Amino acid sequence: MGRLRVSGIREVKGVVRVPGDKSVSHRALILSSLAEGVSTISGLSGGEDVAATRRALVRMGADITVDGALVRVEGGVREPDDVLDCGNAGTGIRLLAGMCAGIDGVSVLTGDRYLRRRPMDRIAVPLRRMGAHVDGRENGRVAPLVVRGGGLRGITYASPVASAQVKSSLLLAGLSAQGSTTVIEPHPTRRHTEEMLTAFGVRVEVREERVTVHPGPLTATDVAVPGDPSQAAFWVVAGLLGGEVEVPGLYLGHGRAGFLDVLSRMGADLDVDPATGTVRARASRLRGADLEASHVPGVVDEIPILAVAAAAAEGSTIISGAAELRVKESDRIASTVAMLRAFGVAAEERPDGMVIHGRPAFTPAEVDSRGDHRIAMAAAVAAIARAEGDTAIAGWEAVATSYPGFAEDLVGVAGAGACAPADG
Ligand SMILES: O=C(O)C1=C[C@@H](OP(=O)(O)O)[C@@H](O)[C@H](O)C1
Ligand SMILES: C=C(OP(=O)(O)O)C(=O)O
Repeated sequence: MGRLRVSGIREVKGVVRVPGDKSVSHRALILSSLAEGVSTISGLSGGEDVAATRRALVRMGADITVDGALVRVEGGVREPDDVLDCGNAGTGIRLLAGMCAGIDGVSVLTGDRYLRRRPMDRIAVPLRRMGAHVDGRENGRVAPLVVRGGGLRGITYASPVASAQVKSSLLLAGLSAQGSTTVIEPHPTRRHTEEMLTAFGVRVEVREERVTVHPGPLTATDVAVPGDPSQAAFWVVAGLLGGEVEVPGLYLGHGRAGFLDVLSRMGADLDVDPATGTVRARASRLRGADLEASHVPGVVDEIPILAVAAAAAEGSTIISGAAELRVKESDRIASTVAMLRAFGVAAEERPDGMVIHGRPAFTPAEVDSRGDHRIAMAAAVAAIARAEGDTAIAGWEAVATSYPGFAEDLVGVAGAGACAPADG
């Protein structure tokens, strides 16, 4: 489907079960492929990004079968027999490149036209320091990447970017290195790799923004993937803007619940039950709240939808220290500002963020996702909750990378006719 028509304004009410966490899903497939024995994974994300990682691991020799809702993985990986196509997934290519650096032989990793623009030097530089040969277009800066792996040594690396993908890439390479590998981050990022490595029997030490992995074998285990908080954020904001929404079963651990803190600062009426990972959101009068560099890793994927909340809030919001957004699926500073402006919202780009001036109502819009799933979904929420009339979202197919059932879920909470494929 190319374009989605969304008709607002509608109340958004009900319970939404979001897909399995995308970050956890990539890691569950990778670690179980590295492990000895058979692992099972329940609740795996059904998005294209995770499917691309699954196919890449099969190319490397992992035996992965899907049996209803359960995925069975028999570990064992070697040099892949063909190019690994990581699709649209930054997480997939960077984590797999780290894994390939630890494997004897040559791996070639590529992706779609959006992924082939994203910076890979952030992993190529430290992986080379560990002893891998990493090359790619533009002097190894962008994919396709060629990794000749094996014979690594552990290093201590202070990453210039706060990135869980960089950290995870090096930790995965470190699993087969001589000696331990330590990554130091400018700000702490999500800890899924550390948590899951521990579950697979690997020794990992975590101290604030410093993580050390000790090489060793992985033991197969069973992983239950929790709901994805980054997907829940769309429904939570939809509920806050007009309705009442409950999202159960979420991962609300380290580095992933930051959007709830930001929304609370904005005056959101939220109930959070950490025991069940359930978040309830009720219609609220929001006010603008600024975001700075130290907040960004905790909300990095939620900024487009937080920007929609800010656009509907009283007063202005300044987001700074968020230059990383420029190297996501799209330049998310430019694409978020363009999306808000299409709805008649006053917003300006800054080199490392944006300024958003809230307004009570939006005008219906023609939005282009720019190939970015999060821009498309954020626009759908803006349209349903605040724009009287029909909004058209071009490039809706991007949503399949992380949330193929989003449009169905929108109908589920906003009623029949809330959205439909549009011509053109
Ligand atoms: O490690 C991960 O699973 C992710 C880390 C983040 O990227 P960076 O680490 O590049 O910030 C995030 O944007 C991405 O969606 C998922
Ligand atoms: C940035 C994202 O993912 P990735 O980096 O894996 O492409 C995202 O899902 O918003």
